Amino acid sequence: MAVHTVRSLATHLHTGTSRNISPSHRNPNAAIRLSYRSPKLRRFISVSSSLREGNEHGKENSVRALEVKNIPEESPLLPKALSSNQLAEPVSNGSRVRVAYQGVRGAYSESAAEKAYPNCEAVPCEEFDTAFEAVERWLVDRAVLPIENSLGGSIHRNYDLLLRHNLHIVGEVKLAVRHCLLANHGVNLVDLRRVLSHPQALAQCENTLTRLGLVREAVDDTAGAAKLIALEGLSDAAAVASAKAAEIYGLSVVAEDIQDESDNVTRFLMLAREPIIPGTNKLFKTSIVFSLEEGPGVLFKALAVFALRQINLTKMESRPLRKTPLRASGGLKYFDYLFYVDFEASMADEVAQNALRHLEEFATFLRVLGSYPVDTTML
Ligand SMILES: O=C(O)C(=O)C[C@]1(C(=O)O)C=C[C@@H](O)C=C1
Repeated sequence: MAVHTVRSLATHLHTGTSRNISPSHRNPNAAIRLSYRSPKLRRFISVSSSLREGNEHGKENSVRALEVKNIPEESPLLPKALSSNQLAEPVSNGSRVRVAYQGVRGAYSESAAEKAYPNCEAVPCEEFDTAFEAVERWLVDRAVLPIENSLGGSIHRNYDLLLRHNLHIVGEVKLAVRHCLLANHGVNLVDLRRVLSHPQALAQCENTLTRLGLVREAVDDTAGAAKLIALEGLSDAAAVASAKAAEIYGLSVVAEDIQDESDNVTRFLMLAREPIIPGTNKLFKTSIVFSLEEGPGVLFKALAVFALRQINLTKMESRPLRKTPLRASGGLKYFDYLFYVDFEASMADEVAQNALRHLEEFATFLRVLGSYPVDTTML
C-alpha cells in the first residue's frame, strides 16, 4: 500500500502554495485530515517519522508508521465530521458549535472539547496545525488544544503554532487525565510486550510502563493507539488511553489509573478567530508573547512590570526564535528567545494595560494572545 506523504498545511501556506484543508471535508463521514481517500474505503494514515519535519511536530522521532487498512466508510468507528452544507452555517443560528481537536474519537482532547463546549460537535483533526487552520478557514468555529500537563510539562508545538497562526485564546479548560492500559479481550498483562500511545501519555505513565517492562511506541494520539490495537487484533500490545476509548473500540481495561501521579491534569486552550471582550466580572487571565534585547537584567525588568503592579504570573515558557536563532552582541553570539507569559488579570483592567505599556518600552516584540476567564473547576 502506498503511504501518502502528508505535510502540514502550514508548510504549504508558508511556502506560498495554497491548498484546500482536506479533500475529505466534503464527505460528511470524514474527519479533517490530509489523507488519501478511495471512493468506497478510507485509509487512516499517519506519517512515519521520516516524513515528518522532525521536532517541528513536537513528536518523538520514534513515531512509527501507523496504517489501519480498509475501514468501510459507514463504520461506526469513524468520526462524524464536516459536511459542506454545515460550512456556511454561523454558530449563532442555533446549530451546534463545531470544535476541532487533534486525535480521533475517544482522545482526551475530544473530552476537553466537550467540557469546554458542552453539546458541541467535536471534529477530529489529524494534526495540531490542521485544527488551527480549520478555524482560520471557517471550517469549524473553535479549536481546543492541549498546552500543558501537570506531569509532562508544556506542549511546545502548540506554543509555536499560537504565534504562527492568528487565532485568539478565548478560554481554558482543565481536564483530569486518568490513563488505562487497554488490550484486546483475552489478552492479559503477562502477554504484553509493547505499549502504544501519544508520547505525552507514555511519559505520564513512565513508572508503570518501566515496571511492566513494556517497549514504548509513539503514535499520534491515545485513542488512535486503541483503535489500531482493536483493528489489527494485536495480542502482544496494549494502548495507554482513556476508559472511553476502551468503550468506543471494544477493548478491555487491563489496568486503571496508571499515570505516575493520581492527580494528572492537562490544560487545554480554547481558540477562536475573534477575541472575546475581556471582563472584570470574574477571574481573568491574559496570555502574551514577547521578545527582548540581550543584556543584563532585561528579563528581570520585563517581569518586574508585573511584580510592581502586584500582578500574579501563572506560567512562563521560553521558545527559540527560529528565524534568527543567534544574535551577535559584544563579540559573542546569543540564542534569541520568545517568552510566553500568562498573568492573572484582564485586559479590561487598567493595571494590566499599564503593565503592557511599560513592557512595550523595552520589548522588541509583543503580542497579546488572549484575555479569557480562568477555569476554576479544579480549584
Ligand atoms: O492523545 C490524546 O488523547 C490527546 O488528547 C493528546 C494529549 C496531549 O497532547 O497531551 C492530551 C492529553 C493527555 O495529556 C495526553 C495526550
